[in-house]
Amino acid sequence: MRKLAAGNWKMNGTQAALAEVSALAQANPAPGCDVLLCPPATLIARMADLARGTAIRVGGQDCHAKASGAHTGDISAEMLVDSGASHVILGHSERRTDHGETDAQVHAKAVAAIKAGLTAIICIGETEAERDAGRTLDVVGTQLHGSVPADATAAHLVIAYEPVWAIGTGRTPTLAEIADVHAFLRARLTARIGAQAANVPLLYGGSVKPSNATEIFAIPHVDGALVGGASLKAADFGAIIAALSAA
Ligand SMILES: O=C(CO)COP(=O)(O)O
Repeated sequence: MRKLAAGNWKMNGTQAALAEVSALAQANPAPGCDVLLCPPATLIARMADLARGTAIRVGGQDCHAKASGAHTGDISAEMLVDSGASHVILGHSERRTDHGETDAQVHAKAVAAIKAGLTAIICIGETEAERDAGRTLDVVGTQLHGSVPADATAAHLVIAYEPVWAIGTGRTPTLAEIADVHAFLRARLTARIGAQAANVPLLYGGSVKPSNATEIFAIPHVDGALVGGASLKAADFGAIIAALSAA
């Protein structure tokens, strides 16, 4: 399958930050993997304009489950498509924490996103307390089962495993721990959506940097990364793209 380097800008970036997109496109005219940037909603349309004709694709960081209506402050999947987005991140741990999003809500958003033609990047991951209690596989298995629509097709689905305690902390699981979780997720995804699970990219996320990307991308069933802080600068994200292309 095609590998995916995805950047999540979170709540970072104003128009000035769009210079990084042009720099990234120039430095990586023909990357050996898919490249996606998910900026704040305010930048999606401008970024999509800038990225047209390059290898960079643009995604949202959330969408509402409904197509339109009285939902102040929300954005629908159709609106993301209209802005030039091809993907949307759903169920990121920051949304699960800040906005109380449940697996059922993430599932409903994923159904809406896929119906609108987007690829849903569904995020799952355990907290540090859950890992310490030996519940990692339980937790991510339950999240996966509850969040992923059973009829999702490989063309419109990406799973991102992001241990909550590894996000923005500079800490990561061991390579063996990531390997265990990704092998488990491939099996659970096969139970959920069938044989095409083999073609769904499984991304690792949480403190991915140029310095650790190569060893993480060598792990079986790691098909790319969802990158936060290191996706904000073209030089750092470009190095991660190069590591994935070489994997
Ligand atoms: O949450 C993340 C991506 O969605 C990971 O963030 P960091 O790469 O900054 O740890």
